Amino acid sequence: MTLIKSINPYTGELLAEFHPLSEKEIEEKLSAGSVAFSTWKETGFLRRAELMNNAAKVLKDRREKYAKIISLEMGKVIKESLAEVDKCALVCEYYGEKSAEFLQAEDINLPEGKKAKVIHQPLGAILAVMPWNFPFWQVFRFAAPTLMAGNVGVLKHASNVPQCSLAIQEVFTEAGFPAGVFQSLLIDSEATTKLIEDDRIKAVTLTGSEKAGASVASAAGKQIKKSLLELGGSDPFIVLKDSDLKKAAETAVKARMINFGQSCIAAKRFIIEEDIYDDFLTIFVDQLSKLKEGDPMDESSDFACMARPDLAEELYSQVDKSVKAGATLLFGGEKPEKDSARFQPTILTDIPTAAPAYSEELFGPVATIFKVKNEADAIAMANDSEFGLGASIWSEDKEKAEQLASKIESGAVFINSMVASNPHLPFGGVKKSGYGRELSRYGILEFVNSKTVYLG
Ligand SMILES: O=CCCC(=O)O
Repeated sequence: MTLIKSINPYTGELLAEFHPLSEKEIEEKLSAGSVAFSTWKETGFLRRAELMNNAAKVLKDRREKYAKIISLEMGKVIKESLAEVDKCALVCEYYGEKSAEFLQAEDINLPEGKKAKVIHQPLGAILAVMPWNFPFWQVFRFAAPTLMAGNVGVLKHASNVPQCSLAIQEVFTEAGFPAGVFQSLLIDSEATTKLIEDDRIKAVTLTGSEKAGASVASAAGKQIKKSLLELGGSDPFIVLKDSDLKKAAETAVKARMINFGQSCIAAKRFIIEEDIYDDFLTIFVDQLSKLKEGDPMDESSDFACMARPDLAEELYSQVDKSVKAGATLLFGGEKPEKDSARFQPTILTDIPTAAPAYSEELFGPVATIFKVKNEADAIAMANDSEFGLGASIWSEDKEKAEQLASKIESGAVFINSMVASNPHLPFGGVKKSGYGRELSRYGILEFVNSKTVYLG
């Protein structure tokens, strides 16, 4: 049996090891989920909200403890881990407050004089297959709406963050949720497929790679179960010549370097109008050089390491192949040491279409910078990607920016701002970035039966 290991990627130290759950233990959890659902679905919004607010309180009271687990397990710098825990508390409070309103029955007056209603009812146990990059946030943005809607949640977390998975279980238990309403399962991907096949699992949501998404969605499809996929992105960050260039270039560095570049909505392709290209590059390089590398636990560190050595190796291989294909290495680009998760922030320019950096997602601190002649070329280049998650566009002409935003193939466009998830805004992608929406009212409606009741 392969143990699930918790390893500090900054030091390589083995922190803990866990036995994956046995078939019997998985069976017990599934049946606990079913029992819990039968009463949880009848529990009123007031009580559910009370418990969700308790969860927010547990997160706030133990923010240092949880942030430390995140940083130790996946290398995020502590200031970002603290912000992540805070955001989880926020999403619990948001859905605690808004769910009753979001799921209120809707009255429909029909032309023939009759009436109908739409009522939103929970489905049962929803499986969440979640990634390591925001190991708390990704789970809470699933769990808060899903549980508030009256469903129960089953978590299969990424195998490199088992301590985060257990800590999240602790939050819900400490908050007072009845046993079985939220359960973290330490299991492998084979057991995950079996879970999807189990009748007690009603739907599945996945945040992760295209490969994992295709596999989970096809397993769900075979069982005619709903899936929601939030996959990769190669978000464009378009800077037009009439933008506030300094602000745009400074934000561009933040947008690329958030979570050390390991975010689906990090800006990855910087598309700059030719008149301002050189000035943009100067500011971008200057800002990037100022970032401080250091221990993830040090509050002054801006970046530390990637989440695993193999991820650093894979990213380097994309950079190396791109340079061999003709891209210019403007900054960084050194090969990471063997078995090390550390990586130098890197900038590539003059990237030919055949280079991996042109078409593949670069899930780490590598910026690709493109020069374009005009706005039309900028939009064409932004859309020349199989991904469509987020996009950012910078111009002082807001009307024009809004018009251009409608031409971008993505789930979100942020004007004069970097892309960021927010409980109030729907979040999700088009093309190979996935389907379905998380957060806001759209997110809570994904896992309910919106039932028509015709009043004859
Ligand atoms: O990695 C994707 C999600 C990142 C976020 O919600 O901020």
